[in-house]
Amino acid sequence: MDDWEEDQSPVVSSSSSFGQNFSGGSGVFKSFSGSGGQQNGNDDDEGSSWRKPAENGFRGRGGRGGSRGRGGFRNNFNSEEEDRNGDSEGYKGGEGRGRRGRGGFRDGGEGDSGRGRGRGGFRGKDEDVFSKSRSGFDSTDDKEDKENVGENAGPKVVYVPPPPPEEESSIFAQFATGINFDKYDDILVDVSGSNPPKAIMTFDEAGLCESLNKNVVKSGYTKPTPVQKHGIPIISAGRDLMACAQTGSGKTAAFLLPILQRLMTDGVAASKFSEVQEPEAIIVAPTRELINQIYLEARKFAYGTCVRPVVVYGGTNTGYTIREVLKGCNVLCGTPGRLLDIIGRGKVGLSKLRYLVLDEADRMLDMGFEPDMRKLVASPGMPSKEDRQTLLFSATYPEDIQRLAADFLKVDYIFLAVGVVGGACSDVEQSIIQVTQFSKREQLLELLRTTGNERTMVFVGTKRSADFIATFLCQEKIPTTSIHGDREQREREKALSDFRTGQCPVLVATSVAARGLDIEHVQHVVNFDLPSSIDEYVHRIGRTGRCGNIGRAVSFFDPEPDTPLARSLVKVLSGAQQEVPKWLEEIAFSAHGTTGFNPRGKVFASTDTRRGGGSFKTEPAQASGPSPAAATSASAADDEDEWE
Ligand SMILES: Nc1ncnc2c1ncn2[C@@H]1O[C@H](COP(=O)(O)OP(=O)(O)OP(=O)(O)O)[C@@H](O)[C@H]1O
Repeated sequence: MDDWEEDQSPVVSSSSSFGQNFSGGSGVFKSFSGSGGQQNGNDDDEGSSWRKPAENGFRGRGGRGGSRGRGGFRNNFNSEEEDRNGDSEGYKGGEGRGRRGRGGFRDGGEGDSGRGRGRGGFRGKDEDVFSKSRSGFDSTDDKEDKENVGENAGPKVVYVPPPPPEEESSIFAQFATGINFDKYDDILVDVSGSNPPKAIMTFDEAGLCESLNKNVVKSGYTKPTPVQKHGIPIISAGRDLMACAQTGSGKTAAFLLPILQRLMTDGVAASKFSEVQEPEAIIVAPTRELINQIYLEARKFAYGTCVRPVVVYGGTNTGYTIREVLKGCNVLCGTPGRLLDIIGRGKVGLSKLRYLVLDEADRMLDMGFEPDMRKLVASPGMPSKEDRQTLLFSATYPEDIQRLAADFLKVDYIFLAVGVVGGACSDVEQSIIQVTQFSKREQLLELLRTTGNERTMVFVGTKRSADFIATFLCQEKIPTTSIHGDREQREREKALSDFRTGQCPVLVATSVAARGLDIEHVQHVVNFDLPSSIDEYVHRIGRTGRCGNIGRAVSFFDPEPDTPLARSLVKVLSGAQQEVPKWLEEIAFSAHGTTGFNPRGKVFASTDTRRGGGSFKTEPAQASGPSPAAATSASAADDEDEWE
């Protein structure tokens, strides 16, 4: 078993009566109540608070097995000797017998970046960032997912999530559009592929049936966003689609509405009595919270109709999941591991499947998830790509992933690019602050003191950093909660809920919360640790500035680990018309020399890869305004070079 696999201890949420569990391999560590520490909001109901992490702050109970060895914690809050890869001993002590011997948990406080720089390759023992991921995304979720559902996967997961809201007011709770919502209409749209259907301008033109239309109105949608204007008719026309549109611009409804419309037109009805459910649509997303959010959207749009969406994801009780599926299922939303498990158990058949949707498609097809996606499309009964409609959505599409995605799509799929592929949302004001590792914590504090109760997501590089920073902020009387892959599912959901309601206005998160999450009123994103990939950065800052609202993203740039990101950061900043600090340009310049580096020059050449000398011929049938690709075709080769 790989190191990282060992790190994924099962998430068990049955009986813990304490708050934050640190389950990093060597048993489960409790954080005990501390003296005078700010109660951690997400653990309120558990009667636990954060322990003051000074001195020997965290004390664990050792534990058995696991990978991290000697349980217990010793906290090296300010140690300068810490290993940036998280290999040295920080939290330690106890007597665990983990394979890694004496490592124990290490939390280096400010000294802990815990974030190796390479793409791929194991990045440190406690790395949150999944080693196999090209995107630097935390894929631990689904690993946990799989481990939890296996027959011999350790303690049984008994967590049953609370039922979704039944009152209409909650189901249709709206995310208010912001002042820049109408500016979406000015974004350049590029549609490539043969004979793309004509875009719609209004929801009326989408030809939605009455109940669906009613639900769209109740959701507060008055006009479609560009990805919906183009995506809905493309999907309704039965075409495969690879769609790229900026974060927060309504991709979810772009695929849900035409799918639900088709299912309603055809009058599907899920049978409650069947031992095997045969959904017409499967939607896959990389994290539990995101798939649950998509499910809630599907449920909202399908409200009062015969179409029944169901969600399945890891960290929850399998029996419960199966019972939910067997109540009837037309639209099955799932994380890959749990989905494959349910299919493997014969509870879900695929013979009626018409739609396969990969949300965060570039993530679903990168090295972390690609094998699962291949397994999914090779599952018994899965219609071939010619006999199903496959829809891929994301805000970022590295070109290699685009090429790979073609394996899942019909040859004549349509590529839809709203704005710059991989570009950041221009409603997010981005600033980059040069820091040293040891000043980050104080700077974060200062920042959060100026933002007051405004909702802020703080992204860090590792799970233990997330715990550590959350603890620190709680002690500083800033109500904070945290979400990461080592927290129990119940805790993760509670953390998100506390953040959504504003009970805890600060959420410290690993990359597990970087993609897709749509939380109203998030005004700030802080990259306490910058991610290793620029796509990850784009997704993280996209948690704010959604749906035409304005947001702010502040990133701490520590030249030591972050220099490799400088160049693409400059590109993203200038692509979103943001100010580029001189020092950052200089770092980018000196890091890569002068060849081909034109930081202020347009543009992201990443667009439909079929244009790049392949067999595909561009048919600019529907470019609203000049296409980003066409606009820069002369410099495309140069620009391509500028991508990492
Ligand atoms: N036409 C519309 N009118 C009003 N609000 C909308 C419309 N379309 C979507 N929204 C709202 O905008 C928000 C963002 O939508 P969504 O989560 O689908 O974005 P996304 O493009 O998938 O973002 P990400 O790339 O981060 O996953 C949601 O709250 C959604 O309900």
